[in-house]
Amino acid sequence: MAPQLDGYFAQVDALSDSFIQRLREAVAIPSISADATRRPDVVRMGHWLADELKKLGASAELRELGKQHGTDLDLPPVVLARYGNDKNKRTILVYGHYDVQPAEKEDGWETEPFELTVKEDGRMLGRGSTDDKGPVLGWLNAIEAHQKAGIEFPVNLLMCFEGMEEYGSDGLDDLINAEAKKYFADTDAVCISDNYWLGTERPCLTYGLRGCNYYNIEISGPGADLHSGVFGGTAQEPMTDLVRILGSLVDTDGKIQIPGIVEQVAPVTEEESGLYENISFTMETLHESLGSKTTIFEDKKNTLMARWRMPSLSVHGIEGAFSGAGAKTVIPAKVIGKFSIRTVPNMEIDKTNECVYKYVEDVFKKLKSKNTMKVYAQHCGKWWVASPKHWNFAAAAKATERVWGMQPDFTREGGSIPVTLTFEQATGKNVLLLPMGSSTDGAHSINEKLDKRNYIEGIKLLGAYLHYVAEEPQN
Ligand SMILES: NCC(=O)N[C@@H](Cc1c[nH]cn1)C(=O)O
Ligand SMILES: [Zn+2]
Ligand SMILES: [Zn+2]
Repeated sequence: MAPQLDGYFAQVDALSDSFIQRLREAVAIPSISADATRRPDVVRMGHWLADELKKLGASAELRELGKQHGTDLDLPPVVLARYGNDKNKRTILVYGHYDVQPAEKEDGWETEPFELTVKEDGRMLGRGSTDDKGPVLGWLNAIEAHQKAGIEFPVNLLMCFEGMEEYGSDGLDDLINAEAKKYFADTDAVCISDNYWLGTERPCLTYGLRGCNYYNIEISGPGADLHSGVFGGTAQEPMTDLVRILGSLVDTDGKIQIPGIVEQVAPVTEEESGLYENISFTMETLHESLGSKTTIFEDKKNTLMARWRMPSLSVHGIEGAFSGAGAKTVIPAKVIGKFSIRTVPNMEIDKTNECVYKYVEDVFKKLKSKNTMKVYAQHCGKWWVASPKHWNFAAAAKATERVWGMQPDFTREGGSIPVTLTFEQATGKNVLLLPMGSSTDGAHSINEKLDKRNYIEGIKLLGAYLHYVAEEPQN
């Protein structure tokens, strides 16, 4: 089946250096969506991507989304593109994001984060290499390899690449809903490459994601930052209140202390309970990707359940607090604590927010502080779980066997891609997550990397998937 794939694979190998060069150019643009001062770079990245697509003969356009929620800042454009318009072919809509998480060399990177550095062992270090510039470019590279090999592209490809995913996909839901019956009208299935294998050797296909509710707790009191020698012991300190609230949210074993959260979680069915043992995942691989053995659970089943089907609460940071090296004797006047809850079936966004607000307000009240406290959700995205019993997944499984020589695991993901559910509901079509990178890639962390092997074989995988999609019978 898919007889032209050998020629395509050989062309991908022949073009591998230029594909790495394309990734190098993309990584060099610091398109950090969470940092307002980097917004021009995010916009530049969107333009660069649209230009690359046009050079490949795709029709590409930049769609403006208006202002960022609650600010005067323009959102970066969404890149919408189409390659092929043949009524006799299936149409696959692919989504990815061209923005990245923040990164500074001083955070502990061994290389410059915005310079792609290819190591002898095949690691390609750079912010966005695996999340999500490598996978996004995978689609462009698949187009180019088909062209250079003289192989007909097997499907029509619709592309939607956004620049705000790492900041809650502000504005994208509205665009997807507005274009569902227009730009995306002939979509037959959706594919997203923006997550990771569970380990380093076995590929996977993913049919579930957790959602994410992201919160701020703002506490203020003094009119300005104060000298702790002059005012310490005389003024109530916002930071003291904040750390006491943050410290009350979750215990050492990850147990969320907010009433009403775990109560919403769907019970484990017998069928689900049996799924975990067959997944290729070991605690050793987890320790490797974690960089330590400080896991909450000692066994695979509880660990996978904690990642896939249980909520978790993480404390991320404090804006306004002293965080540098040395010893600054300051009392911060206003601090903003940041934490998030990863949500799972059957949790509801509004109900979860209500529980969080009530709990934080109650804890603050008990502190009897004279400071002012405000708690609010910064962005919320819903969880998603789909059926992998669909021709979209069958095609991806065949492509995985052809490229990697093994059957994929069927997994859920602990992370979030806020618009996945929106694509499913707006188009009414099956959505598949087809990851390129592996568990040790360190997305969002220092030394983020994509292995050269995963990039090149991943490009083959994306192309092979499209060929099997073209052959797969209707469900
Ligand atoms: N690769 C997907 C990813 O990293 N998603 C982010 C999205 C996000 C940001 N805020 C809430 N969700 C993630 O953290 O999971
Ligand atoms: Zn991502
Ligand atoms: Zn990410």
